[in-house]
Amino acid sequence: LLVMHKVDELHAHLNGSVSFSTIEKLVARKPHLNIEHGMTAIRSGQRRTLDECFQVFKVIHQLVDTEEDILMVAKDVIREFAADGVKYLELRSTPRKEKTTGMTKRRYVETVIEAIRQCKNEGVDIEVRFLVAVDRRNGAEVAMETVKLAEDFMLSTGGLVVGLDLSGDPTVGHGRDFLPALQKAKNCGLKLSLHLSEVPSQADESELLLNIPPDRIGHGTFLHPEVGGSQSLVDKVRKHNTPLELCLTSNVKGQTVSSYSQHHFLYWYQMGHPSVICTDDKGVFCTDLSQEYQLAASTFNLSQEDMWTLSHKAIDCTFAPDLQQQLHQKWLELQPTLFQL
Ligand SMILES: CNc1ncnc2c1ncn2[C@@H]1O[C@H](COP(=O)(O)O)[C@@H](O)[C@H]1O
Ligand SMILES: [Zn+2]
Repeated sequence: LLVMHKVDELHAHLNGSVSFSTIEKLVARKPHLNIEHGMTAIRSGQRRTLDECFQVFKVIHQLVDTEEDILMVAKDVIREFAADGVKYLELRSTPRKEKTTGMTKRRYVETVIEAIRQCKNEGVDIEVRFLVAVDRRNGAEVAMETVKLAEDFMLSTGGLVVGLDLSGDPTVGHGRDFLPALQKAKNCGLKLSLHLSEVPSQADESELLLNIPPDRIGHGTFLHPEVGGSQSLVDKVRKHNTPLELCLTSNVKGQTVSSYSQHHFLYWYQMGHPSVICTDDKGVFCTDLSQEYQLAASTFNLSQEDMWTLSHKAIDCTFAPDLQQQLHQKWLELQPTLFQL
């Protein structure tokens, strides 16, 4: 196995990234829920419909419903990305309120921030930034509240909160309902990463959302004309040079892409468009960033050098311009270790 040269992970949902060992600790805390590991992850060779994937998140959310849980989960996830060699991580998560445990959305975000700070103090070798996520299922009003929350935290955390994510079941709701909230987020300086055309037949919605325009696109599986998107969508993405966050295992296991070789990575990569390899939900889809790099390399016959270049270009796509120089330096320092293989 080659050591894959990766520096940053830009698309990772906190509760989708919970590893097997952390799930075990959570299950031990809540034996009454009777949750087994098969309910929280999709193993190799297995596939689920995207709909079934969203059922998996519901199970994980039952397991992660107190501040203590969030703190443990966030710290474990950060340590795991660091152990995989990731130097810069953008985590995203949907603030949740839990009546039964007294957790509020504000405490939720504060706890994730606390986890980031604790990891830093403990010397974990990774820089972490946070994107506050809007779940489409919760509608426009909650989206607007979430933007206010994100703005407050952007100002109070000294730049640890860098952006806003739009995610959740793509078949629920319509992007037009979120335009005012997204526009407000952009105007107050939050970077936008939007899940776009993750499922077919969303060309109208994608058209609207691309007009904002977002700073990055999650998936974009069905943007190009060959899969039911349109040239006009592609032109918009290219005009703004908007990077795509591409998650191979997630799309194949969630069955929106029929096989690895059919993944739209190739379409955008061949065009020279900024494309960043990401995990999406490393826990649920049983993967890590090294494995995703490995998959891209083997599926599309990319050389070690191609992969270096890919990981190098990803640095320019982060939402932390203040760290880019430092990350370029890390990338250069990592390079010689690969020649020893
Ligand atoms: C598989 N493709 C996907 N498409 C859209 N949204 C997804 C997703 N994977 C994860 N999420 C979003 O992330 C939440 C879990 O993490 P957090 O509780 O926020 O940390 C899910 O509930 C969903 O809203
Ligand atoms: Zn995602």
